[in-house]
Order: sequence, then structure tokens, then C-alpha cells
Amino acid sequence: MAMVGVVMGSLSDWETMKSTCDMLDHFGIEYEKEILSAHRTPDDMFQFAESAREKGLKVIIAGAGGAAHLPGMLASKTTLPVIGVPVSSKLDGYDSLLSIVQMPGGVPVATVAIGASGAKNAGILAAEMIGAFDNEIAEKLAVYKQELKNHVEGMRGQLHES
Ligand SMILES: Nc1c(C(=O)O)ncn1[C@@H]1O[C@H](COP(=O)(O)O)[C@@H](O)[C@H]1O
Repeated sequence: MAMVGVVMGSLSDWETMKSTCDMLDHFGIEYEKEILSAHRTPDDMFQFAESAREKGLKVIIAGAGGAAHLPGMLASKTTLPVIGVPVSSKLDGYDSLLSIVQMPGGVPVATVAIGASGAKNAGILAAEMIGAFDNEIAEKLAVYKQELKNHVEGMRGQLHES
């Protein structure tokens, strides 16, 4: 059963949002993915947000570019945590970032960095939210952290040998 909903404003966001799905695959977390837009398909977006919890989703990750209202509007209609991914745009994603991060008090969106690295972190952050209650995912996260440490140690070795 899907635990994470990965949604994006357009198919043009998929190249970025694929990094989120790659991380969820890495941790063996089931997800569903969909294109929804606060601007272009507002009724579908509200329906998704209103039914997300009863469907069994635990976290929603929403990526959008430009006037990126999708994450915030989803957050307005669900009690699930929403992670917002600013997708790069004609303004290098600054517009997306500010549209997502500057939520009014009371309606939080956990905002990650612009682009693919942010999308990757969104997948890891969702795993950490689930891992707070799920030991199997927590163990996979511990292995991932160890791999990061090993990677840095490998780089140190190369630096000191050069
Ligand atoms: N920001 C939003 C929303 C929304 O916030 O509801 N819906 C689509 N979009 C964004 O418009 C950009 C251009 O979309 P197109 O490539 O389809 O023209 C995409 O980055 C999408 O996320």
C-alpha cells in the first residue's frame, strides 16, 4: 500500500521529481505518483488532499515550479505532513522556492532546496518521517548514513594521497 504521495504540477517536473522516487525506491517505500495542479486542476487537487489520509498515505511530497502554489494548497486541505520541492523555472527556481517556503503561520510546508538535490532530500525526509515509527525503515536510514560516512572517508583518503 502506498505510504507516500508524490505529486507534481506538470509532466515537465518529472525530470526533477524522479530523484524523489529514486530515494523512495532505495528505501523500499511504496508511493503513488500523480500530476495535479492548484491552478489547472483545482478540484482534483482538493479531492487528492482530502482523501490522502484515508487512503493510507503518511506523507505528501509536492513539486512545482514558478508560481508554485501546489504544496501550500495541498497543505491547506490535509493534516498529513507536506514536503514542498521547488522545481527550477525561468527565474532559476527562486520564484518556486519563495512561493513554497513563505507559508502563513498555521499551514506549514517542509521546504527543501531547489531542483533535483532538493527532490532527493524530499525522498529522504519522507523516509525519516516514516522511520520515526517504523524500525525497518529506520535501519535502512542508518545504513544510508553509514554509506555517506564511508564515501567521505574515501574522499579523505584520496585527498591525503594526492
Ligand atoms: N506551479 C504550478 C502549479 C501549481 O502550483 O498548482 N501547477 C503547475 N505549475 C507549474 O508550472 C510549471 C510549468 O508547467 P508546464 O511545463 O506544464 O507549462 C511547472 O513547473 C509546474 O509545476
